[in-house]
Amino acid sequence: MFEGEFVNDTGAPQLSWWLRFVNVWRRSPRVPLWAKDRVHAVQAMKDLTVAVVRAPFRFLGAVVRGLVVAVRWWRSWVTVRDYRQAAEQSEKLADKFGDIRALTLFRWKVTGTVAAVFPAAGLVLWLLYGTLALWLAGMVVAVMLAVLGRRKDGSPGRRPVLSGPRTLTWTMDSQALVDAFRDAKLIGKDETLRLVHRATREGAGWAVTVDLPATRKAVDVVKNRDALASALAVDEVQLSVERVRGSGGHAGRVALWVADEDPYSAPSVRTPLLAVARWDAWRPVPFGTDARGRRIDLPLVWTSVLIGAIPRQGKTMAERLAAAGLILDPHVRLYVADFKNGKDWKAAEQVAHRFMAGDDSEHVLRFVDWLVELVADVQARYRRMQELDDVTCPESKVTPAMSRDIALGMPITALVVDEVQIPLEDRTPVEVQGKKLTAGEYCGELLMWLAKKAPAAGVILMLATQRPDGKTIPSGLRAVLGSRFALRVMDWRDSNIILGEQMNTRGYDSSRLLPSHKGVGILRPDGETQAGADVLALTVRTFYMPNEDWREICAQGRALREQEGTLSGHAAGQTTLPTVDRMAVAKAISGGTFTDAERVAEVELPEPLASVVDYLAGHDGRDFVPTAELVEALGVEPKGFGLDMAEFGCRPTRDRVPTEDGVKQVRGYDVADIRAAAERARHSAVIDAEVLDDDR
Ligand SMILES: Nc1ncnc2c1ncn2[C@@H]1O[C@H](COP(=O)(O)OP(=O)(O)OP(=O)(O)O)[C@@H](O)[C@H]1O
Repeated sequence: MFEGEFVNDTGAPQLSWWLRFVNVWRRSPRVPLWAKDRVHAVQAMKDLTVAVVRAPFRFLGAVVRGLVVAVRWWRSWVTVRDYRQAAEQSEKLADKFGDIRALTLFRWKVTGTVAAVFPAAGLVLWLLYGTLALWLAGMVVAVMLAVLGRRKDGSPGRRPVLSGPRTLTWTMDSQALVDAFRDAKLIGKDETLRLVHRATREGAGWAVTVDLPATRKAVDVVKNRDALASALAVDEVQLSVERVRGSGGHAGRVALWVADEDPYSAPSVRTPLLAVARWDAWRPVPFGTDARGRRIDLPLVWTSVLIGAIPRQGKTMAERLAAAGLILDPHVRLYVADFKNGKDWKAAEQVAHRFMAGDDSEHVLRFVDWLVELVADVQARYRRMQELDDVTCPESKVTPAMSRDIALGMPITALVVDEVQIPLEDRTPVEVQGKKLTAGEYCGELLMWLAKKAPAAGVILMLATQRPDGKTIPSGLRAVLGSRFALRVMDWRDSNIILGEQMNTRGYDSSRLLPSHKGVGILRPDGETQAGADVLALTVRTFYMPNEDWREICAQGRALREQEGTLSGHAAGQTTLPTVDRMAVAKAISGGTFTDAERVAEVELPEPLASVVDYLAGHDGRDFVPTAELVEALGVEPKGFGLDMAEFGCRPTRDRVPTEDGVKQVRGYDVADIRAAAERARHSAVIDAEVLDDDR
């Protein structure tokens, strides 16, 4: 029971009648959108002007169509077509031939009479009332023809076969948009859309928000963006489709934006970091722009990043952009390993705590030492965090204040690796705790451990690779890298390896990006971006940061570190690595994630998830599986099965599937959801096992 009393809040200002009127006006569903805000009012004015300018042409078009319709009707009437067809069908044409001929003759006579009467009537009008009467009569006939020829659904012969370019007709005529959705099979023949607002100009394109009919899902529109782009006659890079989420949105609300031209044909924007003297690593770093030109920032702290692409697509540029934000924060410590061994990272040498460029075994072994050093650092951070009071360190996570406190020694530390496949594929033998393995395997295990445990302790991994295949980047490592950025790759499998399982079936496939679109990729962020916290992934074009800008940023980073007294390691002229307890590190790794990949793969899934996954393994290439099919195949009780699946986070949805009685809408599960649930279950089983190990 709550106890309390109402307090008459006399202090609150009373709303004036005007404000109240404005509130009611804005909220009323009866007041049209154009009367509520300026953008829509301006758009409505533009639409009206266009409509007025087009009106004479549309009228003329309607009159011509009316004339065609009238002439067609007259021809079928004068040739007695209906009677003739009926006779043909009943195979009595020969019997009726005489009748038809007589009727045709009669109708020709009527036509001749009318043809004679009309000019005569015109002549009489002209003689009696002058040319004005003739004009008026002509107008009446024209209006009648225009009414006859107006565009109407279902009027055969009224739609011109060649309707001209389809592009952008939908901005004028919402019916064209509905037709496009129907053509793309996103809505049914009898279904229609509700326009949340009319097409409005936004940036260099047109935006419109629509509500799909009940039971249709916005995610399906996102997934089938290509079909919609084709129906709207635009290139798919010009079409951006987003689900509207949050309080103003729902599962069936879609925001479309169609660019006037390829949004990536214009030159890239230069990084805004050039204009700032300093950046705070805790703030998401300016990374690029989306198709509409909105800035997209990438949150970096407490996460790790994987960037993948085929060569020359802008990987290094993307990685340098993320690193630039960290360089401009003097409290950030940087480890830069450039296995590409080019000029790209050279400037970072002046700010990096550890720096190396090269691709030999010697470099790989040095990299292993760095990783060992970082693992030891992370362990020491966790130990020290336990000793800190709750005000300084409320949970086992580094806070902004802690990361800037030089005495605590827990600065945000970023390990930036370009061409990470080189150390991961290295076959130099190393011995760890008496066990022989390759340097590549050891790197994989150390990186996996770091990706899992280090972000909370303030250590970020930023890995870029040219070869995003499953063999090079162990799946256990990929699974724990929070943010992914996939530039163009060769096929959808590689794209899925970077972005996550089944992402292509959800409409995110970076192999479909164009080779000319350098720096354009699909970003799957870990955390909130400008596009909203719930956005799964978005296409981003990275900012442009040529070498001179990069050098300028690095020089600024050095100046800031000198000012703050945070220059250390390689940049401060030290070259030796501090000694670390290798044994302790090796032990930590083997106790924790030494064989994580195998452990994850070996985990036995709980029922009924295990049977469902087994069943799906035999039915590859499906996006959706009906509940009834699963219930029958597994021989389970439907209600209990639904409850069990819900416990794993799998909620049933509806989709259309072909059945014996035609296409039907049935309940079932998205295969992507089931796979994600299986992955979650496996990882949580491994983590539970680790916690048990740690407790022992
Ligand atoms: N956002 C961008 N806008 C315009 N051009 C870009 C952008 N990003 C990268 N580029 C151009 O793409 C080319 C390749 O870039 P980058 O060197 O970063 O690619 P990479 O994938 O790292 O290549 P490699 O595989 O050789 O390491 C460069 O010429 C760069 O100027």
